Amino acid sequence: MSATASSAISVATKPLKSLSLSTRSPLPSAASVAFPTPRRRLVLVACTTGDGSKPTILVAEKLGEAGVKLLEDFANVDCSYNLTPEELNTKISLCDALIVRSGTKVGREVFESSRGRLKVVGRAGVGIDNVDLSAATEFGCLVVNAPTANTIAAAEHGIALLAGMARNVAQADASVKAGEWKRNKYVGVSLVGKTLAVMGFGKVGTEVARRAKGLGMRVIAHDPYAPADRAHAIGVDLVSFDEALATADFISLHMPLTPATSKILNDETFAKMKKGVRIVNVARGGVIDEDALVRALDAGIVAQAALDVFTKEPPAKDSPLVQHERVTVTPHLGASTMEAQEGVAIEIAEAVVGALNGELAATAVNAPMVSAEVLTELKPYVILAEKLGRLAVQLVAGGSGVKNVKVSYTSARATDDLDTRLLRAMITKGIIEPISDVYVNLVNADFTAKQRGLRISEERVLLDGSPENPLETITVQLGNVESKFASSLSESGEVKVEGRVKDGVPHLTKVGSFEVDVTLEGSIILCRQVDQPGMIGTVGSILGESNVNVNFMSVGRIAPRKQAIMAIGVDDQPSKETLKKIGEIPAVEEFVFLKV
Ligand SMILES: NC(=O)C1=CN([C@@H]2O[C@H](COP(=O)(O)OP(=O)(O)OC[C@H]3O[C@@H](n4cnc5c(N)ncnc54)[C@H](O)[C@@H]3O)[C@@H](O)[C@H]2O)C=CC1
Ligand SMILES: O=C(O)C(=O)COP(=O)(O)O
Repeated sequence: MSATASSAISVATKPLKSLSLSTRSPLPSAASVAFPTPRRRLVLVACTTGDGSKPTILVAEKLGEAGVKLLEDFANVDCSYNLTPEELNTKISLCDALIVRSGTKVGREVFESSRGRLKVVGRAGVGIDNVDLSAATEFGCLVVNAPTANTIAAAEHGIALLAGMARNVAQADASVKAGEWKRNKYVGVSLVGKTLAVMGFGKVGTEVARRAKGLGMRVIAHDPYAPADRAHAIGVDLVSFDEALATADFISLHMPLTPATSKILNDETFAKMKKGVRIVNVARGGVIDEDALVRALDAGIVAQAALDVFTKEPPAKDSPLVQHERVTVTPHLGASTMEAQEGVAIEIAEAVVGALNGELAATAVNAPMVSAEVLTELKPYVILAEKLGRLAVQLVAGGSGVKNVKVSYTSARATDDLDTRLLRAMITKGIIEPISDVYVNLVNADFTAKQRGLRISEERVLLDGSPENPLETITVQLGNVESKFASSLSESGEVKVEGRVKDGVPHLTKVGSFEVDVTLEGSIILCRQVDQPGMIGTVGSILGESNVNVNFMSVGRIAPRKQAIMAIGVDDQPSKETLKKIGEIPAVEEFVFLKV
């Protein structure tokens, strides 16, 4: 890549545009020689250390043994618990992955301190509010969680707190242990027939609802994103937030902590509740304004609360909330069963190992989720996309910035049947990486493009015919640039390269208006020449004399004896001398050497 283009990329991102046309582009008719099929591993997100050594995984909080074992089979595992933030920041620069639970704050400084080495953060549990997702995304670090293995544990703990609170189990236990016997003081309330409002009808909320139904409670739920039919299927009515507050005898919180849910229970919302309501929180402490809860308890609006989670963990020993007589507390135990911890450990270990191997985890939090089948089918096209981006940017002459990228996909598949996010990310990677020191992956591709002012527009061209392949061709065009190989310019003046996948192997099939056919492996020499006999032999012997192995050659021409483009795939990088000799062949009008 020319060094001059390295200052090129600048400006903003354009939203995805879909266009459906009914045209079938003709197949390229390039003459070709030889056909190697080297294949490449798909690395979408992270990858193991380039030098073949084992990656290092820091496990910063207690993880089930089965998970640790899985990690140890693959990596050097450093189980260091209770690190101070400073110790974590120091260690992280030597780690490829970090696994945490809810007790470790993974803030921006962790990613900064890692200096690009940290590729995966695994959250051994559901809530990812302790991980700075925007910083992770910016640094191209994948965040994965283990969203399913602790659902039942959290739901059971919610039910335990609900029933225990209603019958004053914790307070009565403490009283008996203190030598008292106060049967009248600890008279409880019954659950049967009472209304429970489940706030957040996701995995845990649904399981709490099911169990509460079994206890004879009337269950309503509030969740702006939950489908009503899922609620109806288990006999739960979805209601508005205010209706839930106004009707509930018990409120159980199961939404994530987000800017929208932060302190969602506050003075104003407590005021809307039925007097004597009882509250259970196994979600996150931050969804309740804890000072307001103390006021609501003292005012008699809230009769009791049972809390597993707190805004600050552990809470201060003298916290008026924790010490409140009508409040029951547990130290964030929702996920803490033997079964859940083994499950979570295995779930997160598999996700982290997969991600370090370059696979896209199904539980990725900050990258598009792509099913395994779609990924398998798209794999060669993803490789093609990256290589076309890489090739196109190398055709740009120095001094002109790449700002506008137009990507065109031809496919016989319906528009909504093709998810182009992966392809777009890989084209971005191909364009940006050769001209900067930024590591681009599926996680940070859109962010990096936007930051560099790269405007990427996409169009879909719908082909007739049977949609056997997800895609026929991908074309990458770079607008408003000068090219160091004029023949790569389209009629409208853009650097243009087109490729397709043949027998699972990415091929370059068009450069500018010239049809060629060369596998996208190793390096390529593109020559424009006057079409005449003997050219393949002349160039081939110059390369042969220099011991450069040619793996593929194809000639694309406009018409016989007029101009032609010869695309030569080479395994080794020719010396400057060799390239000079090619340039000196009288019929050669221009040529360029490109690394794929
Ligand atoms: N105490 C503990 O040890 C544990 C705590 N948790 C907490 O429980 C939460 C829920 O976990 P899952 O059910 O597995 O997650 P989930 O993602 O399956 O469910 C969360 C639900 O909350 C809903 N929601 C989002 N915003 C809302 C709002 N403003 N009002 C009402 N509902 C809203 C979502 O639509 C979703 O259905 C987690 O985010 C985590 O913080 C989870 C496991 C263990
Ligand atoms: O999974 C969750 O969201 C939890 O809150 C469980 O947290 P923990 O892994 O037990 O620190």
